[in-house]
Amino acid sequence: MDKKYYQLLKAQFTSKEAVLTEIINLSAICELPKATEHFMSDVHGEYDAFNHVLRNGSGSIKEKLRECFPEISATELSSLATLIYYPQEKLDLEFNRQTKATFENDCRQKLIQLLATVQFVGRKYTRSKVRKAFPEKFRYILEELINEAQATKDKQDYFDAILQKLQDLGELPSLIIALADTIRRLTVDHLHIVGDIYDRGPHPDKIIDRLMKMPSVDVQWGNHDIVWMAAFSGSSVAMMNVIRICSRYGNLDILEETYGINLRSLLAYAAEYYQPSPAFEPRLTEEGSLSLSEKELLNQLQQAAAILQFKLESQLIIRRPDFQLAHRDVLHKINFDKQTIEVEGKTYPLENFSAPTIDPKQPERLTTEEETIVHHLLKNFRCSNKLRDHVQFLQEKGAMYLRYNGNLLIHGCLPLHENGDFKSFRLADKAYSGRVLLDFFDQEVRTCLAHPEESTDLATDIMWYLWVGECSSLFGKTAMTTFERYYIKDKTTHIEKKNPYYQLREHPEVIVRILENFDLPQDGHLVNGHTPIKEKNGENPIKAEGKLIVIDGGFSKAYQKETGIAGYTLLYNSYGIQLVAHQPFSTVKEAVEKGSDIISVKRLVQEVKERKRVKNTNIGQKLIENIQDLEYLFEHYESY
Ligand SMILES: O=P(O)(O)OC[C@H]1O[C@](O)(COP(=O)(O)O)[C@@H](O)[C@@H]1O
Ligand SMILES: [Mn+2]
Repeated sequence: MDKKYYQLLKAQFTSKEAVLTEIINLSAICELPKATEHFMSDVHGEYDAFNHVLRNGSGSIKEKLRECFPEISATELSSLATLIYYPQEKLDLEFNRQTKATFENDCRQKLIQLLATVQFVGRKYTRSKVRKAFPEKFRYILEELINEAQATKDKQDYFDAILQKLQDLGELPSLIIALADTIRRLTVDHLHIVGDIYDRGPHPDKIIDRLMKMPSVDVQWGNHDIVWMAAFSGSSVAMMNVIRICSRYGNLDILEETYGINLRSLLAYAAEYYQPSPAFEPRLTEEGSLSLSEKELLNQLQQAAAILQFKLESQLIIRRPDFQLAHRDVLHKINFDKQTIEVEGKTYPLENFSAPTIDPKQPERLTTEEETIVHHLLKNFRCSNKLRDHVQFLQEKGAMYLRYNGNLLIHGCLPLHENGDFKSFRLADKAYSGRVLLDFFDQEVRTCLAHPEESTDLATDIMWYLWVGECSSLFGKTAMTTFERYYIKDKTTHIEKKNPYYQLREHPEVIVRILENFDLPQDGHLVNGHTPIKEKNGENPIKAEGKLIVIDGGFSKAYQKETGIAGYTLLYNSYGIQLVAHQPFSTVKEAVEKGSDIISVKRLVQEVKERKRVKNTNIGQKLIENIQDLEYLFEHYESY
C-alpha cells in the first residue's frame, strides 16, 4: 500500500528537485498568517442584508482600507469601501454625477488605490493564490499593473501609458470591478453558514444561488433548512409545514415562481373550505404590498396547510411510537363536540377552530380529495430541478455540525439533562447522545435524501423529528406549540420550553465538556445560531467566558422588533475572534448613495497570544502531513 502510494506521489514530480520545490513551497505556506473565516447564521431569506454583509466582510474591508491608507479621510474611506462592495452600482452613480473627464480621472485614481489594496490584502497569501483570485480574462493585465504600480520612478511613464491606453479603450470601469471582486474574495477566505437559510424572508433561493458560486463555504443545517430538504425528499408533513410558513409570511413566489410548484389545486381547496380567520393573518413586513383578496387567500391557504400538517403529523406520531410524541398528537386531544382541547392535563376552549374536513372519529385521516392534492404536491416538490440543485448543495456542503480550526459549529444545541449530562434519543433498543446523536441524525438525513421516493420510512420521519422533537439538536425545545398559538387564547400554552442546554451553556465547564465530546481542544469555541439574542433586553451573545458565541441576532425582518438589532456575525482571523453587530439594512440604493454601512459595534471575543498561522489550522495540518510524505519521498526517491 505504502509502496503504491509513494509511486503515485512520485509520478506527480518529475525529479527530486521538483519534490524539494514542493516541500519548500508548502512549508512557506504553513508560515503564512491564517486566512479569515466569516460566520453568518439565521439569514432567513433576507438576501439583500446577507449580500451586503458578505460584500463588506462584516467590516473587514473597511478595516483593511484603514490599515492600507492610514491618512485617508472618513468620507474618502467610505466612498472607496462602497466602490469595493458595489462596484457596478457605484460606478453608475459616479458616471451620472460627473463629467466624462472628471469621471475618467476619478477612475484612474481609484484604480491606483485598488491596486494598492489588492497588494495589501494579498500579502498573506501565496502569489499563486492571488493570481487565481483575479477574474481570468483580466489576470494578465492585472498582474502586470500590480507589478508596475510598485515600480521605480523610471517606469512611471510606462505605467502611465498603460493606464492611458486602458482609459482610451474605455476599460477602466471593467478593471475596477475586477479588482473590487478580487479584494472581497481575498479579504474573507472562507464562509460558514450556521443554519436557517430558509423561511420568513423572501429570497432563500438567491442566497443559495450566491453560496453555490462561492469558492469556499460550508453550511450547518438549521431546522428551517431541514424541513425544505425533507419536503423535497418525500415528507408530506414537512411539505405542508413549508407551504404553511410561506403563506404565513406572504412568500408564495418562492414556491410557484422559483421552484415551479403548482399550488392551484391547494389554493382552490383552501378557498372552498376555509374562511379568513384573525389568527392566520399573514405576517408581512412591507405594508400595502398585497391586496385584501390576496391577503385573504394567503390566510385561507395557511389554515388549510396547518390542518393538513396536523393530520399528517398525527399519522407520523402514530406510526413512530419510538419518537415519544404522543402528547403532541393534538388532533386526538380535541373534543370536537365541545370545541375544546386538552393540553398537559388542562382543558382549553378552541378559538376560531375550523376544520371542515376532519372526521372526529379518525381526525388524522385525509379525505380522498386531500390525498390527491398531497400526492400531486409531493411530486411537484420532488420534480423541481431548482429545488433539487439547492438541496444537493445543502447536502454536499452541509452537515449537522462542523469541527473547524478547533471550533464547533452547531445550529441549535446539544440536548442536555438538567444536570448537564447528554440527553439520549432512544430508538428501538439503542440510545444516542452527544456527538454520537448528531452523527446518527446526520446519517439519517443523508439516507432520506438518497431516497426521495420514500415518504414514510424512518429516515424521512426523522427529518420531521428534527423539526419538533425534544432531542433534536436543531430544535432544542420540549414542544413546538404551532397548534396552540393558532387556536388557544391562553398564552401560557404557547410557551416552548427550552432544553436545559440554553441555561447550562452560560458555564464554561459545560462547553469544555461538549468540546471534549467532539474531540476538540479546550481552548476552542462553540458557535450557535437559532435563538435570537434580544440585545435590547441586555442579553449577551458572548457566553461562558467567551467560549460560546450565539450569532443569531435576527436578520429576519419579522423578528427585529424583538431583538432590537439586525444580526450578529463573527470573524476569525490570525489575530483572534471578533463579534460584529449589525443594524437593519435598508436598500442597496441607499447603501451606494449614502455609503451607509450597517455595522454598529465590534467586540473582541478572543485575542490570540501569538498570531495564528496556516500551520495552526485544519488545512495546515494536512499540509504538514503532505510535507512529511514528500520528505520521505525525497530521501528515498530512487527506491520508488
Ligand atoms: O414566528 P413564527 O412564524 O410563529 O414561528 C415560530 C416558530 O418558529 C420556531 O421558533 C422555529 O424557528 P427558529 O428556528 O427560527 O427559531 C419555533 O420554535 C416556533 O414555534
Ligand atoms: Mn433555527
